[in-house]
Amino acid sequence: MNEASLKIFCPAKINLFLEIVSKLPNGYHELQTIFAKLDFGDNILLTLSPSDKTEINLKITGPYGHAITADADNLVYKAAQRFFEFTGISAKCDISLEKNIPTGAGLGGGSSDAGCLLRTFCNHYKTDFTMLVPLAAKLGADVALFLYDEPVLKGEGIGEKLTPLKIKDALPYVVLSYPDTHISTKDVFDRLKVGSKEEILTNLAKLDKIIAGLTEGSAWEKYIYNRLEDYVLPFSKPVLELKKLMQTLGAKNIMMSGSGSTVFSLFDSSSDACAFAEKLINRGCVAVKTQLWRGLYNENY
Ligand SMILES: C[C@](O)(CO)[C@H](O)COP(=O)(O)OP(=O)(O)OC[C@H]1O[C@@H](n2ccc(N)nc2=O)[C@H](O)[C@@H]1O
Ligand SMILES: Nc1ncnc2c1ncn2[C@@H]1O[C@H](COP(=O)(O)OP(=O)(O)OP(=O)(O)O)[C@@H](O)[C@H]1O
Repeated sequence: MNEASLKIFCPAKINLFLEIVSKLPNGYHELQTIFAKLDFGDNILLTLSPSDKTEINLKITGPYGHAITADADNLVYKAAQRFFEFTGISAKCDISLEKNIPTGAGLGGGSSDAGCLLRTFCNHYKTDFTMLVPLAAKLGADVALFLYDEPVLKGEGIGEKLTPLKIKDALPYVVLSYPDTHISTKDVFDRLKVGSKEEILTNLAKLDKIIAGLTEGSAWEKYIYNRLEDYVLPFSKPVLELKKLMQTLGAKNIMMSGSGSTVFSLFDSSSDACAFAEKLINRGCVAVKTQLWRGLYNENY
């Protein structure tokens, strides 16, 4: 194979719904979630050159590049290393990562970088991506999500059992606000107590309504839910205050993403979303106006 230079967009994700249904013997939690990828994300420039020996070089730039190190602990480095080990392929692999997604923000940034890189390797080396799902889930519960091209997926298991949803109508605009605080996913799960059967069933009815809305074209935004808010808001003043400020400033459909710390709000119109992001910025907050990602190959868009 000749040298190839590939540009990879690595979208951030938000969870439109997240309920924890049980604790597994290995300490991980079984969940039910809806992942939605965003038009906002990191960028990778990948150069692959033929070589008898695998060599991985990683360089990081971008506004949140300072938060992570370009060493063998980086999820991108690990993903590349495990792919070459798993497939027996060897190559010289130069990766330049532009980090726009804040880390520890519940936006799945590291998972997206790793998953999108793995997906690109699969396309380039003609490897079936479904074979990489277990390898991806070992790197992180959310990595497998990014092996899929589809923009909105239902996630089960620890997040690695994925069902793409066929979206009927236009998807909403999103304002993300990051309270400049890092939340440890592990700490949140360590605090968590799984809800009662009744509570879980009541919440799963919301999941059904969101799926019906997304796939049949009815309103679903008011059903968004995240169980992990109960284990972050009382413990993190910046996240709690940000959510309250967003309410005070008049946004609707506001929710924390994943294990935090980002809080998002959904809007029907682009101009309303822009105006709300501006209000937050005027209050000194970090805010980004984006939209749910329409995906690469989705015929609906
Ligand atoms: C909460 C979510 O953001 C929802 O999208 C994800 O499930 C988190 O996924 P992630 O960041 O890729 O998580 P990992 O890096 O695999 O796990 C971090 C820690 O979170 C806990 N963890 C994570 C996922 C899960 N389903 N159950 C867990 O208990 C485990 O203690 C684990 O040590
Ligand atoms: N390429 C990478 N990008 C971001 N974080 C990375 C990367 N590689 C390793 N990490 C480490 O992974 C941890 C989680 O980062 P990430 O930004 O994915 O969290 P998150 O958005 O809270 O994830 P999730 O939504 O999946 O819980 C950070 O503490 C960071 O040090």
